[in-house]
Amino acid sequence: MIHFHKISKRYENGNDALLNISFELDQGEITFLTGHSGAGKSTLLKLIMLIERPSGGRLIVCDQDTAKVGRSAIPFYRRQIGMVFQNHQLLFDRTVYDNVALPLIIAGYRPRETGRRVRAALDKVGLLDKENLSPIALSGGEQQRVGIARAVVNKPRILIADEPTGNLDPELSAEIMDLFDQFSQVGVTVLIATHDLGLISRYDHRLLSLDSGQLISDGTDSIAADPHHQIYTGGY
Ligand SMILES: Nc1ncnc2c1ncn2[C@@H]1O[C@H](COP(=O)(O)OP(=O)(O)OP(=O)(O)O)[C@@H](O)[C@H]1O
Repeated sequence: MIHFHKISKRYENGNDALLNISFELDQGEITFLTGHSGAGKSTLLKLIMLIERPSGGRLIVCDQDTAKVGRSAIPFYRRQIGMVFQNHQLLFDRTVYDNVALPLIIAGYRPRETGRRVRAALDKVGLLDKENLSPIALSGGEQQRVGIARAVVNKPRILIADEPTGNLDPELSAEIMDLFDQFSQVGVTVLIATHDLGLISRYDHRLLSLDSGQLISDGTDSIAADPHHQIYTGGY
């Protein structure tokens, strides 16, 4: 679903943020991404979102060579990816419903289909009864669940979360992780960037660790074991 093949990223000022990174995430896999501040986590997520482009290597997402996704195709490309942020990035002058509906409105869905999908997403995160409230009236954990509903309302194939439990206590973090597990079980590939070693240790998920732009460990050693890797690398 996501294949980094010898990816490097050097910013214009000469900063090497990622160095020769290779790994592959399968459909429905749930993976943590960790590393010190400045290790390259955000850069890696930005490459998947096509907010930044690699300086070298090949990045395949949902069977698409991202180098071939031109600027005008980026909005369509991004519909395959849901994004969850630490600070939720919700609009407090809109209702919960409106916040979750936003990606569908941008994508041009009709009101009836929008309503159906928004309510399905809110039901999934247990917030159907809060649709008319402002997010400001919700707890931190509930706000994060609104953010998750908004991220999945488009039925993305990939869910990327950047410090999704940063402000939450362990109990609420577990609720958020349960939701991610449910999405992975229906085939969504989930990548969670986090500094939270406590969170990582409570789960048995694959762990990618970055250090100064290098991938220093991959919890499953799946790069060597994965037969697809041979197929992809053969042609590059
Ligand atoms: N736009 C940019 N221009 C130049 N250098 C950048 C840019 N963005 C990030 N960097 C540099 O790239 C390296 C990796 O940064 P990145 O933000 O990816 O790390 P991170 O692991 O996400 O850190 P944090 O956990 O603090 O968010 C750092 O040295 C950073 O200073």
